[in-house]
Amino acid sequence: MELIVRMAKSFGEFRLRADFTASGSRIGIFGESGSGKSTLVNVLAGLACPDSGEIVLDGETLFSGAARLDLPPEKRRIALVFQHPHLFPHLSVKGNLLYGWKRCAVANRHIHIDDIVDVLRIGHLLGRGVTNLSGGEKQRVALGRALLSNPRLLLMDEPLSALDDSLRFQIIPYLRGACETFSIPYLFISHSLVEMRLMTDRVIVYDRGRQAADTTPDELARVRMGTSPVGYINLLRLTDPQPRGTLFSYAWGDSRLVLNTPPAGEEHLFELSSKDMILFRKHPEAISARNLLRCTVAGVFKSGRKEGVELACGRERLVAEVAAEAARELELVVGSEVYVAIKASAFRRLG
Ligand SMILES: Nc1ncnc2c1ncn2[C@@H]1O[C@H](COP(=O)(O)OP(=O)(O)OP(=O)(O)O)[C@@H](O)[C@H]1O
Repeated sequence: MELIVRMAKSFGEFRLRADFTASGSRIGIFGESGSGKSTLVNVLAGLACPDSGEIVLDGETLFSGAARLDLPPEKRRIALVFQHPHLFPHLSVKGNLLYGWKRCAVANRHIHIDDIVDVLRIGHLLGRGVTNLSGGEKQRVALGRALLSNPRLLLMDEPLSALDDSLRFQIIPYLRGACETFSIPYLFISHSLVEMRLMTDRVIVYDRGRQAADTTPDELARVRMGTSPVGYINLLRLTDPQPRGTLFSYAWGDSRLVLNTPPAGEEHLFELSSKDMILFRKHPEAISARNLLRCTVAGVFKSGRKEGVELACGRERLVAEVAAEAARELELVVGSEVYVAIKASAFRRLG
């Protein structure tokens, strides 16, 4: 997929300027509320008309101010998934799923209902009406409907923000997996950095209508660490949960971590803030934290008034943060050895 966007759009005082070429398949659009993300989505989908510029998808011009061309939404082959599923209440799940498929040219029908049903695990819902589905089921049906329209590009505008945390992180593998399985490139819009890290490889950052950065989700998390109230969120995929007294031990790379969270479901995805780690130069004598890992400093970076410390713990990596004075006292240089202490209660389950 190659998407070229060079355009401007104003609403009164607000002016959105977009100038990027996206050639990957997992692109994020990140920004605070009111930064222009939804305006960009509407413009790409053909629901709003830019004031000037051009939009070209895979060599086809969708909009050109100079040529006075504005392809209508139904001719763009761009599908949308919104925060709220907007399913058709008078149609069954199957009717909803087939809505876009029936309107798609036969030559473009590469994805069929049976494929979608398997990947999104919604086979048991096909005959049901949509009003009584759970929030997560509705969003899976909305995603299925969008994919079955066999789009060239999928726009997902905050598709998870109406869901509670546990559902949010259950749905992410479906979103990612379905788009990967059917090779559908997407633009994923969100103001959640964690979602960005799980869903995208490249992020274009908007700030008050202006393109502020074009970066990777991990780099963005590092840059914002020093000013973010939650620091840098480490994402840990743990396996093999075992009870250990009143706590639980999970495998993490070559080590084991002790958490106070019992296992639930098959995935054990946890977050750990860079603020919730304490570094020691030498092995401490006795500590209350249930985890003490011996790590090597793999990198040190500045973020606001903090120093980020990238730690190699076996084959896994963690980012911790310390004040500049602490970094000096610890004599943090690449290759030095440190101990990191983490409380069992510091890990928060995501999925
Ligand atoms: N149709 C419209 N008419 C007038 N102003 C609009 C219109 N659509 C958006 N705006 C304004 O444009 C700005 C950007 O809005 P937009 O919805 O694109 O932001 P956003 O980044 O998606 O925000 P959020 O994360 O809160 O959804 C806001 O100031 C908004 O009030």
